[in-house]
Amino acid sequence: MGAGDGASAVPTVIAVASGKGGVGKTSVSINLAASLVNAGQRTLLLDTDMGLANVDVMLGLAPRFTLADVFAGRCELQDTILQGPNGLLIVPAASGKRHMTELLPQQHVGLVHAFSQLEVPLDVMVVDNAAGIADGVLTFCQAAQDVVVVVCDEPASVTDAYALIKVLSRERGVTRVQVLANQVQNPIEGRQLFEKLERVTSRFLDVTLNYLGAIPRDEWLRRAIQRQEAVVDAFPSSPSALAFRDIARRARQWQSPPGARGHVEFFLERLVARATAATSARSAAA
Ligand SMILES: Nc1ncnc2c1ncn2[C@@H]1O[C@H](COP(=O)(O)OP(=O)(O)OP(=O)(O)O)[C@@H](O)[C@H]1O
Repeated sequence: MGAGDGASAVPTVIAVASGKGGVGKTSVSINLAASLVNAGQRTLLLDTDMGLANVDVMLGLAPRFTLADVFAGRCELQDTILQGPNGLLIVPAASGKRHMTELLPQQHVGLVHAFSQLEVPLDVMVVDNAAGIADGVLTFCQAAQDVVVVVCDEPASVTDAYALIKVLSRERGVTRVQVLANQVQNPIEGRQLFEKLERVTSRFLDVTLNYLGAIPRDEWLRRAIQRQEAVVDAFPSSPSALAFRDIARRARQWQSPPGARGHVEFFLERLVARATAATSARSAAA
């Protein structure tokens, strides 16, 4: 993860996805991002769910511009950035814009590249994806260094998570996925969910699953949503807040997988530009 060493550092990008909707993906994105900010990481939360955007609603923010305005040419990406709790930066999507869910593949890639040009010092970016396995979800997951797949104890959640991991692995070259069990009754349930998913993926797919942990089903999290706050800020000693802090701590220790996966990687251009600059500086000094 970015070492907090200035604007030139290349941020780590974590994509949060789920396959099935309603499992708690946005709650996970918000609370993971908020925990990272609280741990001193300069963090940006990107909402890419154009159909049902709700990061801004869940945090009680009133965006002036959204990603929809960027695509319509009404503003630059930089103009959409909102200040959230404790300095968390947020790029909101646009709620209820049905046509925005049907962005062209090159527009998704364009957005990934636009982030590489962003002159905002960041250590980490968390990308909250739409449910499902649409092209945009796959592109944003492919472009991230790590993908967190959120599952809960429902058959459809596990089968849809498998379907997502399958296309990410077979079509997008993703080799490592972090699994987060949400709304569990106890830690054993979380572990069992992971094992269920791992049994099928290890048989049929060439992808490594890591168990990131579990977030308990927690009434405090619902109350935090009603207050339009992250549970880690509203109720920091609640069971879900403690679990989110633990998961953020573990996420900060991830090492980026070696090598870029392809032409769509968030901040890759910055990385390449830095490497080129370093090479030219060395040859000038020689
Ligand atoms: N750990 C939890 N404990 C209790 N309730 C939870 C938990 N996680 C999520 N929920 C409940 O599930 C609802 C859906 O959560 P959230 O909006 O984060 O899901 P989502 O997967 O992002 O949904 P969508 O696919 O519609 O964007 C929340 O409003 C909340 O009531």
